[in-house]
Amino acid sequence: MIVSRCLEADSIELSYGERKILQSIYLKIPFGEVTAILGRNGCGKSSLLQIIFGTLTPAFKSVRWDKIYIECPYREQSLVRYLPQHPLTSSSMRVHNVFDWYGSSVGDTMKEKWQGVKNKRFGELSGGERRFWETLLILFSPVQYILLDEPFSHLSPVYVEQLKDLIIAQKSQKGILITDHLYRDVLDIADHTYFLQNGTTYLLADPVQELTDRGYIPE
Ligand SMILES: Nc1ncnc2c1ncn2[C@@H]1O[C@H](COP(=O)(O)OP(=O)(O)OP(=O)(O)O)[C@@H](O)[C@H]1O
Repeated sequence: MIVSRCLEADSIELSYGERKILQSIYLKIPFGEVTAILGRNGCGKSSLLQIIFGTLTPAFKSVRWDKIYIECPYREQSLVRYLPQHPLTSSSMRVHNVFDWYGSSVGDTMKEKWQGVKNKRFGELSGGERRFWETLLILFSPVQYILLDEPFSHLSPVYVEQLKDLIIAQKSQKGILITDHLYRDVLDIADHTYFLQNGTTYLLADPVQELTDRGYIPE
């Protein structure tokens, strides 16, 4: 039997107190493709990414790597890394030290920018610059799957475009899951798009039309 390479998540039940957040989820992150998840503020996207990564434990979950159940994905060697919404790095750390520690290498395409930033401390960068380099830290990690939670936040348009190009360039070597409210930019690079609503994921066949119909984007 040929098993296509992917991370999958389903059978997830997450509640905070009486409030059900996730209950009928199916999400597949194929290797070599960009998968997007969109949804309104507070619908549970970050929670879902943390569950897939393994740092948030819901009442029930099934996360599978090439069909094999894994309890704690972030502990599997070279499997998955996650960019959270909040700053990832310590302000006092120098950029190149953190990249070395993660085993991340930006390669030749970013050589000039890298020379300018590598000796700085993360705390010396602007909010957008820090977000950009933290995203690259994860994107260029030597792992199979990448989960990106709002990588475009704080980025100016030129950085957004550059990051989109880098994500597309990296996808031949990884499976990438992205969520961000800059939905046009997300749709530009996504091979598949899910919408999360009322705790349930919907795979969209016609994203712009369905996102409009579901009230996520204005008519
Ligand atoms: N530790 C917590 N305790 C209680 N409620 C929480 C906790 N963490 C998240 N929530 C609630 O769960 C819901 C889902 O949060 P989550 O951050 O996953 O949403 P999101 O879709 O990522 O939102 P956004 O697009 O605004 O980032 C929100 O209503 C949030 O208030």
